[in-house]
Amino acid sequence: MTGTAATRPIPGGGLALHGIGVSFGGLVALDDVSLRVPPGQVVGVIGPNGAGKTTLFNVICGFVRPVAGSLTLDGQPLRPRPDQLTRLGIARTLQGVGLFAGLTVAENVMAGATGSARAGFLSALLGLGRSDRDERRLRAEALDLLDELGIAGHADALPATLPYGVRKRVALARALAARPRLLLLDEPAGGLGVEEVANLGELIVGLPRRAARHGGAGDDEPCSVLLVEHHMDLVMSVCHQIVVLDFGRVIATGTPEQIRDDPAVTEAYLGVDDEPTNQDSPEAVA
Ligand SMILES: Nc1ncnc2c1ncn2[C@@H]1O[C@H](COP(=O)(O)OP(=O)(O)OP(=O)(O)O)[C@@H](O)[C@H]1O
Repeated sequence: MTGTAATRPIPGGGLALHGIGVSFGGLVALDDVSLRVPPGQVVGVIGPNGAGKTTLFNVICGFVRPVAGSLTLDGQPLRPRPDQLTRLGIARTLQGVGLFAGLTVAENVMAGATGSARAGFLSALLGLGRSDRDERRLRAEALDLLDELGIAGHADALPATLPYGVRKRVALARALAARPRLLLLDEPAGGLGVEEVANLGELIVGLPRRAARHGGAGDDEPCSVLLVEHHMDLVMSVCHQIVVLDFGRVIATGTPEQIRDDPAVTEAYLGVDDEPTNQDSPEAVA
């Protein structure tokens, strides 16, 4: 991975992408994409279908290796691997839910804290070097998180018995259990109703504050959030900054107000959709 003069590293803390390029065979999915997610900020990534949002998310998680550019975390080179994200203070929720079907809600959330527990929850499950004190602490923290997210009453339920919106919250609780300094949310509003999306918005706005209270991997550093999402109302209401992708390129970066008024953004959306819906159009936000 290399950086040209035009794509030199952006200074400052948090996560930064510098001139990222990804190709799938002859198809360029990301082209010279640079962005930064500063500590304590919620940064949204939007764009029409096929713009490269999921690919970008997969690069940050280490599922896709870029052919150009680089990543840094607090100015240090980052070569992400999915199995090492927790150690770096990065947690993610994926599209859909992805909970462990055989574990209760509380156990799912405890599993999210594995990387921060002295005797990991998985090793506890396997009976390896289990520490009762660690397990009690993990369970207490999991129950606190479930309480914060308003789903403590489901702690002992199996995921399959719960409504989709509750399962999405469990997935969020599991990600937060890792006490991340960077939380990656991949389409968290997918499949949710209007009221659930509004509640999710309130949750996301409070995430930087909440993670800081829990200490986070960066001690006093507030949590930052990268939100990849189609739901325009949600993105516009919770993000400090928005990055707009179209055909793998960044066509706009700015505050929600700047993005809403940017003709290039409107054109990108109108170019793929003659009748944009309230969820999909940047202009449709009150
Ligand atoms: N594994 C892959 N192999 C080949 N092409 C891929 C692969 N993953 C993505 N692409 C292509 O890369 C481009 C970007 O896809 P990506 O899924 O990142 O877009 P997106 O913005 O997330 O789209 P959507 O909003 O529909 O989820 C698309 O043209 C897609 O077909």
